[in-house]
Amino acid sequence: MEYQNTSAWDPHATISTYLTLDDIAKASKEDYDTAILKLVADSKEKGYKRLCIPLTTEKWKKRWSEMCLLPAENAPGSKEASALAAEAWRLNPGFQRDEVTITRLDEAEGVIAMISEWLELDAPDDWVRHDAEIALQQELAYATYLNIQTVILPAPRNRDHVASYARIVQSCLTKFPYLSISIRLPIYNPSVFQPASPLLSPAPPASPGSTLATTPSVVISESGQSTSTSGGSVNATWEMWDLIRSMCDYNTKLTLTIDLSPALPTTLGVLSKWAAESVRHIFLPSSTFIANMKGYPVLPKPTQHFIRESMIHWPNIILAEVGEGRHSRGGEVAYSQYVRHLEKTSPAVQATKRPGTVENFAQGYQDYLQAPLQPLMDNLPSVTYQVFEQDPVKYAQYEEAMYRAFLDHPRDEELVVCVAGAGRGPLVARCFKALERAQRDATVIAVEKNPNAFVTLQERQANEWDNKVQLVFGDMRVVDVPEKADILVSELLGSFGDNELSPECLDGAARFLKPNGLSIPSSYTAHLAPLSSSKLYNEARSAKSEKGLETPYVVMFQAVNILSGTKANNDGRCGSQIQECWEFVHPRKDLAVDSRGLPITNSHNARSARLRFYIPHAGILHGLAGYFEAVLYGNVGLSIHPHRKDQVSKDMLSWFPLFFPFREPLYLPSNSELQVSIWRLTNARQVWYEWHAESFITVPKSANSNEELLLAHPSSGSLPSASSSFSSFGAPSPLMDYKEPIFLDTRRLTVTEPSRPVSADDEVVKIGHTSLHNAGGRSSWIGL
Ligand SMILES: C[S@@+](CC[C@H](N)C(=O)[O-])C[C@H]1O[C@@H](n2cnc3c(N)ncnc32)[C@H](O)[C@@H]1O
Repeated sequence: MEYQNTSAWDPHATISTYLTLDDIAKASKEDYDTAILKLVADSKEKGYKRLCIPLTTEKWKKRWSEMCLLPAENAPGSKEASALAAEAWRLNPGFQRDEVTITRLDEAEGVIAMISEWLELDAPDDWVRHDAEIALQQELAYATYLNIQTVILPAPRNRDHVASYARIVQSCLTKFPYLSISIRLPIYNPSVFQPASPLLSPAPPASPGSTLATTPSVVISESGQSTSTSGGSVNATWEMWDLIRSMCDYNTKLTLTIDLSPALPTTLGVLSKWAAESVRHIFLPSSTFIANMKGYPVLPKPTQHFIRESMIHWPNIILAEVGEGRHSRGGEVAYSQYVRHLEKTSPAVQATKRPGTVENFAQGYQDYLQAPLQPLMDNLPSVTYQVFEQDPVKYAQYEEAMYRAFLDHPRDEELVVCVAGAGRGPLVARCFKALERAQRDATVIAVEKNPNAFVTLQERQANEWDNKVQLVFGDMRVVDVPEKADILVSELLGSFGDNELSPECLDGAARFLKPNGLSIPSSYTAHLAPLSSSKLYNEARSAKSEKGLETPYVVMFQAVNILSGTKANNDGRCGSQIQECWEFVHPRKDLAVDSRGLPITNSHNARSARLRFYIPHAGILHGLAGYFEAVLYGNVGLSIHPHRKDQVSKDMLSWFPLFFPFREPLYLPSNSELQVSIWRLTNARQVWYEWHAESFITVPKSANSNEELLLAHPSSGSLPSASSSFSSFGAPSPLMDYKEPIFLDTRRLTVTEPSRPVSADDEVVKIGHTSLHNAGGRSSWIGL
C-alpha cells in the first residue's frame, strides 16, 4: 500500500518505537559494543526518532518482590531474611548490574525510559505503596545518572489511592526537577463500554509478575461504593489525571502519554477534553491497528480521527510491537507510513500549511499570550500597521461595506466620507476603490492621532491620492473636521469588540456626522464561552503576580477545550455554547451631550451580562474565551465567532480571540450549569472588565440532602439504566456524562437517552464559584 511520498514534508509528529524486555533479550550486539547500542542504531536506521525501553529487568522485579512482598507460606527463606534485606535496600536503594537494561551513558542517548510497569504507586497496601515509592525514586535517580531526559510512569490503576500516586509524583518532580515525567493513561476506562462487567469490583492490580506494558485498567473503587464524582463514567481516567496534575500544581515537567491500546469511543466530549491537556506522547501498539481489505495495518475510524486532531500538538508517537508481523502485509514500515499518512491528511495540519489561513499565519503564536493593543493610549509602530495590512479579508469586507453604502446613498446628493483612525491609510485607499466601483465622487476626510502614522498619510496624500484627502491630525474626541460626513468609517475593534475603546472614540467622532449619517461598523457584539486549558492557565500564572491572572490576553487558541455543550440543555435554562454578552450601536442617537457634542460621562458605555452555560461533560474551568462580531453595513460583517466566522469573514487574520483567565481552576461536573458574570466598567480615565463564575447542579428536591441519591446504586455494577433509581428521579446526573450516542468501531452500544427536563420537583444547588477577578480594574485596564 502506497501513501504519498513524505520526503518533502515538514513533519509535526515524531515517531518512536517501544521495545520490550523480550526484544532486548533477543538482540545481538553484532558490530556494536552492546546489544542496546545496536538496537538504538537499528531504530535510527528504521527512521524512528527515539527508542523507548523498560529501564529495569525481571531480575529487579524478582528481588524487589522477594524483599518487599510477603512471601507465601511455603516459600523458601525466612521472613526475617527478607525483612533484613528490605531494610538494607531502603537504607541504600540501588541496582545490581543485571537488574537494569542500560548501563552506559552512550546507550541512554535519546532513550525514553519506561519505569517498571509493576510498580504500584497506588497500591491499597500502605507498605507496598511505601516501597514502590522508594523503588520509583531509585529508578528516577538512575535515569538521571544516565542523563535520560524523559521517563514514562505506569498508569494509576486505583481511584481510591490516586491521591497517593499524585503525592509520590509531586515529590519526584521536586526531587528530579530536570526530568520530564510522563504519565501513561488510557483515554477512558475501557470497561465502561461493557455494561455487564462488574465496574465496582476491584480488578486484579498489576501485580509483580506481569512483564508486558499492558493496558492499565482502572479500579473504580475498592470498597464497592462509588466514591468518585462520576462513578464509573467515561471520565474516570481523565479525573485521575486531573487530580494528579492539580496536586502537582500544573508542573510543566509533568506530561501525559495517552495509551491508545483500547479502541476509542466516538463520544466527542470524552475525546475533546484531552485536547486541552499536555499530551506529549501517544502510545500506539500494533494491536490497535486493524487490517484493511488488502491486509495492511490501518486504524479504526475514531482512533484515526483522534490522531489526526492530535497532530497539531506535535506529539511523539510511540509505536509498539510493530516488529511482530501482526498484520500480513506491509511489514514494520507500514505502521509509521500510515501514521505519516494520517498526519498529511489531518485537516488541522493541512490548514497550517495552506498560505492565507489563520492557522498558517499564526504559526508560532498558538497558545501564546499577548497583551491586547492599546491604540488609544499608545502610538502603534509602522510594523504593527504592516501586520494588520497583510489581512486581505478585513479590507475586502470594508471595501464591500463602503461600496454598498455608497450605492445606497442618493446619487444627486453630495457624499462626504470620514475615515476615523486612518493609521497608514489602507481604509482610505479602499474607500477610493469602492467609490470607483460605485462610480461615485466624494469628499474624503482622514483623521489620525498618531503623529508618526500621520507622516505616512501625508506621503500617500502626495504620491497616491493627489491631495484629494483632507487630512486632520488629532484625537477624534477633540478635533473638528472641515465638513460633516455622511459616512463615518473606522476600525477601532479589539478581539472582544469594544476592548480597544471603539465605543468611546466613536462617541467623540459622532459629531462628524450629518444628522442622518451612518457608521461603518454600525454595531458590534461581544461573546463568551467557558474554556479549559492547562497550558493557558500555566502561561497566565507564569507572570508570577496576581495581575497575570486578572488580565485578558489575545491568544490564538490551540490546546483549548470549550466546556459548554453545543446544545442548550433540555430544560431550556441554559443558552448556546457561545453566548452574546452585549452590543454597541453607532451612531448612538439618545445621548445627552455637552456644548461640544461630547458625552458628559462615559456611564452609557458600561455593560454587564450574566450567562448560563450547560456543561455536558466534567471539566476544569480555566478561563473564558472572548470573541466579537461586527456588522459593517447591511449584511457585510466581520466575525471571529467560531461558529460563524467562516460564513461572515473566512480566513480573516487580524484578530485572535481574547482569553480571560481564572485565578483558581474550578471543577465542573458533568451535567452541571455554569453561570458567568462579566462587567464592562468605566471611570473618567479607564475602562476595565471584571469577571466571575459560579457552578450549579440540579438535584431532585425530594432528595434533599440525601447523599445516596447522588451516588450510583451501590449494588449495581453497571451504569445506571433508564429504569434505575437514579434516572427515575429524572434530573440530569452530575455523576454521568451527557449521553451522546457512544459506539466503538466494532459495535454500537445502546445507551439511555438524557433524562427528562428539569421539573418543579428539581432543585438547582450551588457547588462552587471563583473569586471576583480584576475588582476595580486593579490588575488590568484600558486608558481613555
Ligand atoms: C486598529 S488601527 C486601524 C488603522 C487603519 N484604519 C487600518 O485599518 O489599518 C486604529 C487606528 O486608530 C487610531 N486611533 C485610535 N484612537 C484614535 C482617536 N481617538 N483619534 C484618532 N485616531 C485614533 C490609532 O492611532 C490607529 O492608527
